[in-house]
Amino acid sequence: MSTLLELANVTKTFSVGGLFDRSKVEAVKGAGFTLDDARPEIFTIVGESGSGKTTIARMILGNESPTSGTIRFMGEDVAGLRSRRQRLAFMARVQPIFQNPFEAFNPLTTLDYYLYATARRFLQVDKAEADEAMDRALGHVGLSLAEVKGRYSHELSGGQLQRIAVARALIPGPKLIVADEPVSMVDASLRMSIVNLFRTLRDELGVSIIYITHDLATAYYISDRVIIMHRGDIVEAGDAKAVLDHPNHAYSLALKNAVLPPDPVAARKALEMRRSVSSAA
Ligand SMILES: Nc1ncnc2c1ncn2[C@@H]1O[C@H](COP(=O)(O)OP(=O)(O)OP(=O)(O)O)[C@@H](O)[C@H]1O
Repeated sequence: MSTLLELANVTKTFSVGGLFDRSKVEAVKGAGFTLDDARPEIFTIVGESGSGKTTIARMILGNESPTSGTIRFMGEDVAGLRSRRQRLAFMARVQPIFQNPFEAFNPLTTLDYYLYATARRFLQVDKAEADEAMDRALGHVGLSLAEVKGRYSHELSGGQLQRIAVARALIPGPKLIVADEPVSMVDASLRMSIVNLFRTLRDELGVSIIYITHDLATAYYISDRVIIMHRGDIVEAGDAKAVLDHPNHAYSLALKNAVLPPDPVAARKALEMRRSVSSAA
């Protein structure tokens, strides 16, 4: 098996407070998992606020270094990528999608400009080739350059903007997309269409997705594998349906009971039973 991404015993500790009340926050404690290059997948990190999800994402993206342990992308230590050329090559392969598409795009800049800047930065192409790359990337998210050209972020919905953010991420031809809470600012009615896009990217482009969320409903629907984080620890990991259907850890169970919608078949049966009891009374 060739490894796309490997986290080995990764820890991140932050020092917080002032000179006299300094303390340490262990944001991530000994995290480990591997993504296989030959088997693109949607790998989901679930956990409540403060459990360490974003810290893991930032370390995978190379925006934060582990305190200990290593993160390797295609065999290379991410923390060791120093030169501009190495960083650029890595960033082309590992692209982020952020939570808030309204913040990701400056309201005074047209959206196609962002796409163009990304194409120029990573592909070193001329205007015509950049347009082609932009149109192709937009095509993967159900849009076209003609639809997006000259538009500003305030003219579009959160869902449309997040599609454009996905298209922007696709331009350099990534192998991995790290999407940190990508649907939490999107209307509930559009969330599934965004996570469905991830499935298309996995199946049609062979892109792996690290999907970070506290939304168990989309996690259950879309994920191949899942890890559940609690206070910096990975408390559960494995096949998504197996973990989310039959959680072992008390925290995962509490999370599932609190968030997952009830089983509709069981709910209907319970309702019918209640009706038959009250009509018999
Ligand atoms: N730069 C930092 N300095 C100090 N503490 C930090 C820093 N970044 C994160 N933390 C702390 O690390 C812990 C994990 O934070 P993290 O943002 O990774 O959690 P999360 O699961 O992504 O939460 P959320 O869903 O709210 O984004 C929290 O206690 C947080 O306060």
